[in-house]
Amino acid sequence: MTLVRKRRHQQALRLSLPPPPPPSSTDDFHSPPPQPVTPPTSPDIIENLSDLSKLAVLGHGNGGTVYKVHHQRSSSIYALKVLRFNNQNNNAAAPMMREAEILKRVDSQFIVKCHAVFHTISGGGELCFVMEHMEGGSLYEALRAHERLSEDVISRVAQCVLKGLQYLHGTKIVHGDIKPSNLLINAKGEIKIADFGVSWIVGSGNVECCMGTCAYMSPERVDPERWDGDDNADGFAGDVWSVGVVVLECLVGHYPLIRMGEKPDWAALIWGICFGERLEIPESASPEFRSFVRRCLEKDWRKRGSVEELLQHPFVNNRSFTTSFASATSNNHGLLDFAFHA
Ligand SMILES: Nc1ncnc2c1ncn2[C@@H]1O[C@H](COP(=O)(O)OP(=O)(O)OP(=O)(O)O)[C@@H](O)[C@H]1O
Repeated sequence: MTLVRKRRHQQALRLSLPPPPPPSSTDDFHSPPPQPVTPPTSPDIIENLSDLSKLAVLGHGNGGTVYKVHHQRSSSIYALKVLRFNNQNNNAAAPMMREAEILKRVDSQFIVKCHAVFHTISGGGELCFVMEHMEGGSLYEALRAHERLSEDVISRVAQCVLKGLQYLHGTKIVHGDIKPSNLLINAKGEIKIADFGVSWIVGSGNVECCMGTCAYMSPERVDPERWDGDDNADGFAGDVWSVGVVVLECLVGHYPLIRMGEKPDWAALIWGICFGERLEIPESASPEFRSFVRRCLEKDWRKRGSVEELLQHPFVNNRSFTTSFASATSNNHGLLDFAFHA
């Protein structure tokens, strides 16, 4: 079996970055004025990184840290994701440049908004993404705090994520790393997709070394030889698979493709993704939930449900909620609030 760590259908995009400013300081926020890489796409214009003051650390990811920051001119709060790379190493910088390029393209209510990107030379090189602050943290944190979510709430999570994917796939972007820690929640309880660190644009054609989170990867990404993922799969179906894993995880309260108590090693993971036939779906799950998860977790990507199909699925469409989405979110009782208080 070949474990694929290479992105085979993507091209390293050339980002029209200005030349890096001359070195003079090591202070992140007081180095020579970094140049904005992307113009802000919202009325919130952030012209200088030095206008942002760090308030707290929101989290850490691979290669970077996310800070809660205050923008002095607008008195607004943002999340600042700082990715460090070695300026001499173009290979290390390429995925981050691609993330900036992709963020420049996207604008949807189901995607965490990026207001500006700055390139600095601090610490050998940094890309700083000024993001919409998602006050509720990630779905990962919500699951750790509450373990399981109700089907009503999972349905809404699925709907938001699918709508985000509908937008992304419509612009030929594969997210490539849908997982609970990349689904963020705002103060209204809305779920949005974040983190385009391993995303790619279909048809851009270059070979690029890149990897998402294996646990949420589809069979055709983990084992392309067996599942004909090498030449034909476009990646969109892989995002749908990841939605299925997330949805099932929300109901059972743990990573669902490995049995409870089973040693979560690499072999178990690969077995669960590529060969495991039995899905652990609780007896109490509704027929709609079962059917939805099965359409997402169809191992053969050609037979898997598409985003369009799943948006019409009874689990997310025309579901009779005990509370409507609008009323659940209208008074600041967002969809997760609704889940926990239902
Ligand atoms: N816009 C945001 N608003 C609020 N919190 C955020 C925001 N973006 C990220 N975070 C927090 O910071 C954490 C780290 O985010 P980051 O995107 O760097 O990495 P990750 O997705 O958790 O991990 P990985 O790098 O492995 O994908 C997130 O899990 C989340 O808790």
